[in-house]
Amino acid sequence: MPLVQVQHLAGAFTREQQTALIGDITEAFVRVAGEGIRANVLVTVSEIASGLWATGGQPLTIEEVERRRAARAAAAP
Ligand SMILES: O=C(O)/C=C/C=C(\O)C(=O)O
Repeated sequence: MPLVQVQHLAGAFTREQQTALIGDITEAFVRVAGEGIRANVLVTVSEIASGLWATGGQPLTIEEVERRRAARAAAAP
């Protein structure tokens, strides 16, 4: 059975968005492999505590994610 494990920073996505991701990931498998696979697609969503997600030794916090989102929104045409 296909297993997709999604991990993201706590607070980065709403429950509604998490549910949409689960649905879309499942639909991607159905599109590729057919309807029969639907019941076998396992998707998990896990939240990593703010500050315990790091790249290059630099912790990422939800505040930094929100700052980046605001910067992208401000730069968008
Ligand atoms: O850039 C965003 O909009 C969201 C970023 C989210 C993460 O980096 C995360 O959840 O780890």
